[in-house]
Amino acid sequence: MDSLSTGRVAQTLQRVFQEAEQADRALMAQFENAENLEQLMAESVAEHREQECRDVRSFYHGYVNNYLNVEPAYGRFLYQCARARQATRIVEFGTSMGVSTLYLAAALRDMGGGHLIGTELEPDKAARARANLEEAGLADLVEIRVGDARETLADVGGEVDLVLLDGAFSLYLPVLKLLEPHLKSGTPILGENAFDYDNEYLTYVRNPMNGYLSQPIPISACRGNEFTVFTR
Ligand SMILES: C[S@@+](CC[C@H](N)C(=O)[O-])C[C@H]1O[C@@H](n2cnc3c(N)ncnc32)[C@H](O)[C@@H]1O
Repeated sequence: MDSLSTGRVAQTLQRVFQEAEQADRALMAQFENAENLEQLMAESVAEHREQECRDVRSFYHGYVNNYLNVEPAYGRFLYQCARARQATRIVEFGTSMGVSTLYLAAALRDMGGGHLIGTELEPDKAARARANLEEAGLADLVEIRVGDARETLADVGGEVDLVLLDGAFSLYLPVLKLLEPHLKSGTPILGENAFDYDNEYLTYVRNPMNGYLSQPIPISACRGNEFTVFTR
């Protein structure tokens, strides 16, 4: 049995998905039933990246009440990856209210323990993520570092056997480079919102000369999900 299906984790996930649906409904509405979805996505990703690059803190502060969370199918995939990898040390860039964190920490719990380092710019979001983890009984497995990942992840204290990149779109490559010395051979790197529009992160991880094997995956496909394995 896995803890996603019954008990505290399952109950917490059910509640947070209900809250997330309400909190993010208006944000998501613009993409629903859009006739020219591909063009709309390309334009909105470009605009998003431009605004992030101008001032990442104030840009994300505008989303302080939004979950911006992974979908259930992708969450289950995170859990499966952590289990398949038998991960004990996980790093997550972009924690928000901790939905992806719940899935990854549940995998650690179901394998007997481990340590997850998450990081989040917004203190209020980090506090809500902690409360969600407490409710699910997973808080002892997770450390959430508040601040900019380029600083908070500068020292991850050892080897890392799974990485989730789900923060500012424009920072995936710098954050990966920061973590690179700590990756073990075979480490999966999951990029959520790694949209294939002029993306220097994808150019890097899709070049086997850099020591990665990478391709998009069809889980929550319109959200730009890239699955990468460190092959050095
Ligand atoms: C897409 S959301 C993460 C969703 C989360 N993984 C989940 O499934 O619930 C992205 C989050 O990354 C945070 N973020 C953006 N840039 C960051 C940075 N440079 N350092 C730390 N957190 C950052 C934002 O504040 C936002 O809450």
